[in-house]
Amino acid sequence: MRIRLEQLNPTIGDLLGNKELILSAIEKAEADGIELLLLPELITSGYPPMDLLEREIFRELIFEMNQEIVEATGDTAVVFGTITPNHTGIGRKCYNSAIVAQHGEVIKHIHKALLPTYDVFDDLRYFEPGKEFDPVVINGFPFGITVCEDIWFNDNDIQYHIYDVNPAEVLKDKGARAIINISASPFNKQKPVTRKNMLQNHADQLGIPLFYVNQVGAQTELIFDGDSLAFDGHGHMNVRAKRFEPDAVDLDFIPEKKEVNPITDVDANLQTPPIEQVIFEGLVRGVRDYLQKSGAAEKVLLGLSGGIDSALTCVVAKEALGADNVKAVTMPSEFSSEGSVSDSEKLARNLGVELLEIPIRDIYESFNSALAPHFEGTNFGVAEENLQSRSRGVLLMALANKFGYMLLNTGNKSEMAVGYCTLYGDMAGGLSVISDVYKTEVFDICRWLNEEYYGEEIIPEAIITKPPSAELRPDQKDTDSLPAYEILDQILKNYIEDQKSREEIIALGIDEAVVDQVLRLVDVNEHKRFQAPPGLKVSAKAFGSGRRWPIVQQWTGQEKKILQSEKISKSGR
Ligand SMILES: Nc1ncnc2c1ncn2[C@@H]1O[C@H](COP(=O)(O)OP(=O)(O)OC[C@H]2O[C@@H]([n+]3cccc(C(=O)O)c3)[C@H](O)[C@@H]2O)[C@@H](O)[C@H]1O
Ligand SMILES: Nc1ncnc2c1ncn2[C@@H]1O[C@H](COP(=O)(O)OP(=O)(O)OP(=O)(O)O)[C@@H](O)[C@H]1O
Ligand SMILES: NC(=O)CC[C@H](N)C(=O)O
Repeated sequence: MRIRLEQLNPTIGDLLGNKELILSAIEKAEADGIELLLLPELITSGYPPMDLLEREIFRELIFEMNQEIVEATGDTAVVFGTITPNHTGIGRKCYNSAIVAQHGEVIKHIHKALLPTYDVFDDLRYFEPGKEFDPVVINGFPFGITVCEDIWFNDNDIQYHIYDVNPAEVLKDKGARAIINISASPFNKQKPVTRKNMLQNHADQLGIPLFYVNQVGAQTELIFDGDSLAFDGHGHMNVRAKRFEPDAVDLDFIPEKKEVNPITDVDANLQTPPIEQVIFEGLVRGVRDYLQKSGAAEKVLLGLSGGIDSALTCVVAKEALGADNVKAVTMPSEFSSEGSVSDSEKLARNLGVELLEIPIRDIYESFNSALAPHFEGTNFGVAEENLQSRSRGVLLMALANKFGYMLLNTGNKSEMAVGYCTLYGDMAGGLSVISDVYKTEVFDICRWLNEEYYGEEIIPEAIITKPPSAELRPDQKDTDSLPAYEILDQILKNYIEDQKSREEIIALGIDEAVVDQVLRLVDVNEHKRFQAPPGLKVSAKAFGSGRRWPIVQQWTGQEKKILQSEKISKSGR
């Protein structure tokens, strides 16, 4: 049986555009003699449609679209993800379904049973869970069809084992001889490996082939990597689509032998590339799709400081949108190093990006003199530091308004975590490009870009080797206020992504006072992140919709220590 896995890049809410994508995929599959075409989860609406699903008209138009898609099918059987109505009158208004159609008729509706509600997912808010697991006969062969989370069952990395049924296993027990999974599974830097391993385990343990198709493209903070896969009945991965690009891969499925043989040349995609590459490619897709799909602007603007964060952001923007669509601005102050301007000039020249120079010395002085009578008798401090950052923010937003650019925010995850950034200053912007990338990863990616991606020094070496500095007061270094980034990032990863307690982090051999300082900074700076632009998610736990932390709260994380010392002092009395 000739099967095509087609990873499409839908836009949430663009029902006409998505329908066009689906209908042309069906037409092409027919023309190419494909017998079974697999399309991703919720491809009609784009995933995740969120509260659009609460609009009756939105649901109704998709139900109509389902009918048009079904009617467009011919000899090629098609499995596509969409919403279908819940007619029972009890529960939520719709299901998250796979429709199987051929010859203009529906063969079956399959409803997603396991509805994730952790991290960024909120399926149970909108969808009624499916409860039936029955194989579907397509072209004479019994397939078990599952929708995304339905298959996320045997993965050791899953934090929440909340389900009591393994749909793929039930389907096999009921006679399915291959499993299909249609997905909208967002990228994180571990996913190309964890997802592949998880699917491989299924194919291996069940002893039947598995076909997996995933959405591609970015939707606000989520980036979908595609990376559609197929495994034979022994768990060997034989087919792998491109990452971060729409792609269609064809395979020959020989049911008697449980064989899955690629027809499309997929060799180049089989290996998982280095983590720096997948993060970089994900960010490029994230920026490109944010601009194209939101219609916010065609061009972007950013402040180039001669530091590494704005350098990486500028490279991502250039690769996403082309040099002509990126404008950089250097805005030296009296505390800026010489390299701040000259390194920015070198980088902009290497990338072919236009660089404007707008010094902020006079603006800063003007603020200072206006405030002087009120600040009299006080020392230079954070207020004066932040004035520089805010002056830059005002200038950047003025340029954005005047010329229709969208400002890119350049803050990294380490700084966002501890609040080392200025409200209404360098926190300005429409999209945070690297807010889920730790500072140590920013360095790794920049080195990888020069060594592997470009094969030459596009990012000036000085930008990579200079000690990080906000340059807001004389001789300032980030390490004056923060631990070294290697230590900081280790603490942050353990705390944020691995959900470790203060005691567990201290047990790793990190100084207790440093751990307490960092955890405290993370917690008290939630108010800043709440006001930050949306950021592209590349880790298993990003700030944003997948991490909900109370802003007004009194938990310090030191309660265990405090309670213990109270117990000791009471027992001593
Ligand atoms: N819970 C809460 N809810 C709402 N607002 C809250 C709040 N807690 C404090 N605030 C407000 O937040 C204000 C403090 O925030 P903010 O004005 O941003 O200033 P702040 O966080 O005090 O200072 C910014 C720090 O970031 C450093 N920085 C700035 C710029 C760039 C970089 C870099 O390297 O990239 C580093 C800078 O050197 C300084 O140490 C307070 O004045 C207070 O009004
Ligand atoms: N002299 C400057 N000219 C232009 N933009 C600046 C300048 N200084 C800071 N910025 C902007 O503010 C952001 C925060 O910069 P800052 O130098 O304070 O710290 P950083 O987080 O280490 O960033 P970077 O590594 O880009 O320097 C920069 O990424 C840049 O966009
Ligand atoms: N759409 C979904 O059900 C996605 C959930 C799934 N665990 C994933 O990360 O891919």
